[in-house]
Amino acid sequence: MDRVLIESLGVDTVIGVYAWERSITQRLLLDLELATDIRPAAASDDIAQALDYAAISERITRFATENDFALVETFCEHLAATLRDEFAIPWLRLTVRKPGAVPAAAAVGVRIERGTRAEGS
Ligand SMILES: Nc1nc2c(c(=O)[nH]1)N=C([C@H](O)[C@@H](O)CO)CN2
Repeated sequence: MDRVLIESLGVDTVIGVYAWERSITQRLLLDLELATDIRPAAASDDIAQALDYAAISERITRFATENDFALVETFCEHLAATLRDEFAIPWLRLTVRKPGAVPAAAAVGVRIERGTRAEGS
C-alpha cells in the first residue's frame, strides 16, 4: 500500500505525569505514515481523491489543543483512533516524540502501528 507522510509536525499540548506539567503546554513532534492507495488521486489530479495531509495536520493540531493527557501513550492511542475514524485510514504508523523530557536524550517518545496493512505492503 502507498503512504502519505507527515514528518516532524510540531504541536503544543498539555502533557505529562508530574504536577508542574499540568499547567504548561509542551511541544510534541509527530511523524506519521498513512496507508492509502494514491492511484485515484494521481489519475484524477483531484485533492478530493487524496488523503489530504494539510487537513490531517490541522486536525492533529486541534486534537492537541483540545486534550490534556498525562501519558504520551494515551495521546498516541486516542489520536490514532481519531484519525483512522475520521479519515478512513486502514493502517497508520505514528511516532510521537517529547523533546527535552529527558535532558540527556535528544527526544523520548512512543511509536505505534494501528490497523491492517494490505498484503505485501
Ligand atoms: N512511557 C512513558 N514514560 C514517561 C512518560 C510518558 O508519557 N510515557 N512521561 C513522563 C513525564 O511526563 C516526563 O515526560 C516529564 O519529563 C515520564 N515517563
